[in-house]
Amino acid sequence: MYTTEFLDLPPLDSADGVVRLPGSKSISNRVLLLAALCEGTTAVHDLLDSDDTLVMLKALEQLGCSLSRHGGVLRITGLAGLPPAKPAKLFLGNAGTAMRPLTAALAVLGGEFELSGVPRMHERPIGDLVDALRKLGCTIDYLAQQGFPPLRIGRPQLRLTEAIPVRGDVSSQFLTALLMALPLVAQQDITIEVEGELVSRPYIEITLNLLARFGVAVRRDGWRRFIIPAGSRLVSPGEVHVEADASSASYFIALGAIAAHDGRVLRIEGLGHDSIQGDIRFVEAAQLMGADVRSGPNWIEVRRGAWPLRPINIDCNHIPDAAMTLGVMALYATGGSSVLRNIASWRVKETDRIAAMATELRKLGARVEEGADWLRITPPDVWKSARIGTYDDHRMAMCFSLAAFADQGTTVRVEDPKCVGKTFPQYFETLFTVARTAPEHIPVICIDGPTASGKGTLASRVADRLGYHYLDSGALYRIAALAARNAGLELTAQRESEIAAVAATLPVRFAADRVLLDGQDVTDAIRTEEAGMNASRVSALPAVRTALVELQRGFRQLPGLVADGRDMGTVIFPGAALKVYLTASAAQRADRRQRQLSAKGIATTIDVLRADLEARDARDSQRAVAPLKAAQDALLLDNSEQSIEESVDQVLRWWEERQPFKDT
Ligand SMILES: Nc1ncnc2c1ncn2[C@@H]1O[C@H](COP(=O)(O)OP(=O)(O)O)[C@@H](O)[C@H]1O
Ligand SMILES: Nc1ccn([C@@H]2O[C@H](COP(=O)(O)OP(=O)(O)O)[C@@H](O)[C@H]2O)c(=O)n1
Repeated sequence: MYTTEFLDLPPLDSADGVVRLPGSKSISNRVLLLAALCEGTTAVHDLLDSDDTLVMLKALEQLGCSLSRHGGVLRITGLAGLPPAKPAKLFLGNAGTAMRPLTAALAVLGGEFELSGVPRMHERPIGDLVDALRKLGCTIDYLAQQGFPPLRIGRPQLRLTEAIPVRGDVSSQFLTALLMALPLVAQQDITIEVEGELVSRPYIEITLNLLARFGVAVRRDGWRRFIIPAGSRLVSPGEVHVEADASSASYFIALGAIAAHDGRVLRIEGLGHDSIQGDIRFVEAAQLMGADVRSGPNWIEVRRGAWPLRPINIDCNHIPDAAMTLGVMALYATGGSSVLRNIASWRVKETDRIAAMATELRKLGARVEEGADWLRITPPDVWKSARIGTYDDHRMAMCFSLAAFADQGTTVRVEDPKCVGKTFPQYFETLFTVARTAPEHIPVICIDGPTASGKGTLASRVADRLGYHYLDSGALYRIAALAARNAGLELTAQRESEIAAVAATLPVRFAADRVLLDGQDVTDAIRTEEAGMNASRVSALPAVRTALVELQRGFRQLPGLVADGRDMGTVIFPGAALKVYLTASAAQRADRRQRQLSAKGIATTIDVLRADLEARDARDSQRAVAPLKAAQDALLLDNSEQSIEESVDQVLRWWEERQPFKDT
């Protein structure tokens, strides 16, 4: 997951390949709660691993459920319909799918509980659910503002003979919460009556479907009246497989429609046309806009069909979450405006999504009108690069990533990318496995300079701050020298072609912080001063340098690269948007190297080190090919008097000056 302050998506061109999506959030949290309440042990496969499921799991553990994980399978032994034995204070983050159903279940079971969340959760209404629960005899108090969490729950005196009214026009989660809780106390038929038009019906279908799997067959009369039959009991089905999240699939369905062009296909695995999730119907909306979709029982393939996309005017009640994706697809639907209707529930989600979508779409150049429960979007005449605010809302981050495919070449900065952790922590990594763009569009920052100037330290920290890949090109020369020595070669010009052949087929792998050569960990072996000297020797051989060119360029991958070495800016990435030539005085460098070595327990003297590094500087600067020198367009940074953080901030300021976000 990207935990950077922001993530810049450079202009992207196309998409193809296969994605496997994480499990559905709605199914995961419902299954967890039902498994926790029922009799028996449930093995849950393919559970979503995300912020929202994590808070649910923690809460269930606090309530006394026993949980264990083996491989990818979670086993939960339920409370068998009994109230939790101990009082508990539950923190539920911003997970509506945990707050609402747990409130209902704990309120009917009774005990001493407090339920709270992040500040935004305390702004999300829960009054209609609390009203319904109070009418049937539950004890619930508001601990802060009336109508909103945090809540305190006590012991109920249940009155279940009369029909229980619940409002359906704010959030379907209130009804879901009652439907999952009331089988715990169904000594007689219990009737729930929905007031107002029920929104987000597909989510109620998921609830009913899962209740059926846990042994409870709810009867219903249209969408107004639901009856939980007397004698209902929640019983574990033994095994449950969570299907992939259909709302998460919407980003990739849209991606296929926008970017799988010229024979490319985007294939989504883990769900298909027999999905129980309502958001699967996003497929129909995408088709109306032009997507070419084929599907099977657990796969979907999408290609670009009509292009540009066609504007759409649609009632989104049946796909409340996935419909946000249509808002970004609308940017590509020229020849009119798209209208998304019946989206009032967006106002009470992770953020006010109507306002948020309108604000952010405008930044990209779209014209947007908003009403109480609708949005009208007219695509940009001229696209603008933009910093997209994400409002701690995973769906904002995910759907706006699709704006990077405009053929006018826009850079999209997604602020706070870790908000995708709510449902899809690996979203951007997954996107980058299928998104394609020309290498020259992938940003590169080059940091060249003499030994011990701090290139590696600076480059890796800049890479961390931007979420970019990091290429330590010196390591490749160090590894090439080591591999040549292992092959019994003298590191001399006479052996140039043999050393180059070794370098051309280096079986090297970078795994986390380790470097593997032919499966062997050589991380420490390549860091000795001798290895540095040997690297300097082989790096003077032109054939060796040529042999390593493609390997180095191969590191230029989405979302970007920071590369350090001697010739990154002059030879390997001459078109890089930012080149820094990093220096420090020889005295400083010798001092730094000595500290670095002594931290590893290697004793040397400053004089020897300084002589060594000056010899290395001389060889690196005087060699015929790719000598150490600043690229003409490099910015000089002498960090002799700077701290590491100061150098990092300086480079990031230079990088920022090059970004096209002036007016957003
Ligand atoms: N600006 C700086 N101020 C002080 N020490 C630094 C600075 N930059 C790097 N160092 C230290 O100098 C040592 C050498 O840095 P390194 O990144 O390995 O250099 P290079 O990759 O250029 O050989 C490291 O121990 C690092 O912590
Ligand atoms: N792009 C590069 C990187 C390193 N090198 C060579 O490889 C040697 C080791 O590089 P390094 O970056 O690991 O060395 P230090 O700067 O850490 O001492 C350098 O002395 C250079 O001779 C190079 O020629 N070109």
